[in-house]
Amino acid sequence: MRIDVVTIFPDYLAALDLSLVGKARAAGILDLRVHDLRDWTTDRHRTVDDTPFGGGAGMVMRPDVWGRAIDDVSGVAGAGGAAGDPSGVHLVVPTPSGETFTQRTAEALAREAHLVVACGRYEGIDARVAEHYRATGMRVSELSIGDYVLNGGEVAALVMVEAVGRLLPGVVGNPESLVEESHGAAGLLEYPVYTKPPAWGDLEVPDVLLSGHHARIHRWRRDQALRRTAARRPDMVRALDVDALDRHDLAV
Ligand SMILES: COC(=O)c1ccnc(N)c1
Repeated sequence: MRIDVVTIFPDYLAALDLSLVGKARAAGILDLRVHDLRDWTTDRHRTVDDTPFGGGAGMVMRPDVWGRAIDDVSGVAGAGGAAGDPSGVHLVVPTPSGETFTQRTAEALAREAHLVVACGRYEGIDARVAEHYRATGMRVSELSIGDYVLNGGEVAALVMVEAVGRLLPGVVGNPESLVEESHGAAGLLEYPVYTKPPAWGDLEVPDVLLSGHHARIHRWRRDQALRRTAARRPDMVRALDVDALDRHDLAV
């Protein structure tokens, strides 16, 4: 998979050189490229924004600068050769006004061949950018990582690239661990986990986990996951696909 991230703060994305995503890049599983939007400006001051039409506070990012950048990194511009096929690219725009980015979104994006992430700043990106690329046949997703506002899309891009990158085959050591984690295939929050020492002060590890009885351990973990989900995320319980849960249980 290739991911191009365009931002006016490329250094913000340096964290993606670390940990799992860093290993995925080194292994050639993830081709991640970070670009400075100002490389596509044409004026001496490398201007990327201007005042909003209709008035209001703050500044809006210009469509012409973003258009040149996205055309280039998506391959639509056809650098020197034939113009690329926009339907092979998925444009992701992190924004507080977007659809909620969830584990399901991450799973869908992890199946894409090429993502372009446009990190907006200020009051956002001119609305014609998303409109233009949708009209070319490019898939465009305006996505929010939660109900709060950030100063720019870069932090959201870090979240999304990590959530997507870790799902790529070969990135996480044991793919089975992806099934039982929170928001995984079971649709539950993960059960509580324990490790050595068996006794820590007056707190002990639940006996069932020391029993070596795998069926009982599995049932206990499933029960704990259901209880935790019901307590913390009743919305997830309502959406639970019990048949899929049973199928998962029976498969394990
Ligand atoms: C500027 O971008 C944001 O403030 C943002 C992006 C994605 N999700 C959010 N909740 C906020």
